[in-house]
Amino acid sequence: MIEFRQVTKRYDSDHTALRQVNFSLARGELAFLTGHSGAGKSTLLKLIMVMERPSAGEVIVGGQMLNKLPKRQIPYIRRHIGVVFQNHQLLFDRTVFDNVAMPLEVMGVPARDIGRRVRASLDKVGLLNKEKMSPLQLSGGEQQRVGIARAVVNKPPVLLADEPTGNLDPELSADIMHLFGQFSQVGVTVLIASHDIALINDMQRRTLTLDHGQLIAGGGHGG
Ligand SMILES: Nc1ncnc2c1ncn2[C@@H]1O[C@H](COP(=O)(O)OP(=O)(O)OP(=O)(O)O)[C@@H](O)[C@H]1O
Repeated sequence: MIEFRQVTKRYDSDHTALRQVNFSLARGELAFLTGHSGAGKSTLLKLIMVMERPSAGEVIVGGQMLNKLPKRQIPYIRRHIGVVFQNHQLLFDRTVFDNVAMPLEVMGVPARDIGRRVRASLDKVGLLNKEKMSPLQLSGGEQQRVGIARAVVNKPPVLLADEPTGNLDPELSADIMHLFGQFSQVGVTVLIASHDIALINDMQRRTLTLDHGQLIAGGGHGG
């Protein structure tokens, strides 16, 4: 579902953020992405989201080679990728329902389908009874789950998360991880960038480790 072939990313001539990175993630696989600050984790996620382009090598998502993708097709690719951020990026002047509905509205989904799909998504994260609330009335863990409901509302085959448990205590973090595990079980490919070594060790999943832009562990399939 996601494949990197000899991917190098240079932001400028003397700064290489990723060096010849190779790995592939299968459909329904869940993996962590870890490494020190500045190791290249966000850069790797941005290449998958086509927010950045590689300097060399190939990035392939869902069978599409992203390198040569014309600009006008980028929004189409992004619809297939759900993204969860540490700080949720929720709109606090809208209800929980409206926050989750946003990607569907952008895509022009008919109103009658929006209600059904938003509620299905809120149900998956256990927040069906909070749809009318403002995110401000929710706890940090609940806000993060709203962010996850929004990321999966259009059923993307790929889910990326950048430090999704950064502000949460270990118990809430474990809940969030459990949710990601459920998505992978129904075929979503999930890649989670995290510094949280204790959590990663608990999960016992494949872990891609970056060190100064090089993939030093987890690149071999399943290893
Ligand atoms: N837009 C940019 N322009 C120039 N250099 C950049 C840019 N984005 C990232 N870098 C550099 O590339 C390297 C990798 O950064 P990246 O943000 O991918 O690391 P990271 O592993 O996500 O770090 P953190 O955990 O601190 O978020 C860093 O040295 C960073 O300074």
